[in-house]
Amino acid sequence: MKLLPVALALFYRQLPGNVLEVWTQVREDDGPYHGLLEFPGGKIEPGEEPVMGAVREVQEEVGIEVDPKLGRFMGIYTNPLPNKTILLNVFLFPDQPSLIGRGQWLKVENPDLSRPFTGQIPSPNHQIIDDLYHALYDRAHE
Ligand SMILES: Nc1nc2c([nH]c(=O)n2[C@@H]2O[C@H](COP(=O)(O)OP(=O)(O)OP(=O)(O)O)[C@@H](O)[C@H]2O)c(=O)[nH]1
Repeated sequence: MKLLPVALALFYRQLPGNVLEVWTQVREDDGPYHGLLEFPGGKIEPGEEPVMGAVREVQEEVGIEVDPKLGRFMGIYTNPLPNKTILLNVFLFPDQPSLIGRGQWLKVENPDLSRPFTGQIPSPNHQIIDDLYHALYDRAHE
């Protein structure tokens, strides 16, 4: 089985009342994920530091520069497909002023978390978003 490492940049911000917002953009290509709201990201190149892959994809897809030092590794999530398994290396980034006017902020609130976005986001992203919400707001993590 083939393992395909991908880097994702998850820009997020916290609003009052235990609200999380995550930044997404519409996928424009004409593959099976066309039209989904996704995090900037793509395949990590051979020899590339994963966080640099996230920063490069942000530059290519969003057109903004971000400092790799701002990226915090959140974890690796898997997306098992019939012919390969995608390893999503997720990096958290703080909201950037240069994102203003671009993409969409998805509002994540208890108790539904990412559920309202079913069908609008890639399925592995539900776990990523919900884990981030819990890490930020569950009392056990404070
Ligand atoms: N960009 C992106 N990819 C995601 C997300 N969630 C998720 O499961 N994926 C999966 O991760 C893989 C990323 O590959 P990609 O096709 O965007 O990578 P790329 O830009 O380097 O590829 P390309 O050169 O073929 O355009 C896809 O299979 C995609 O479905 C997400 O939030 N953002």
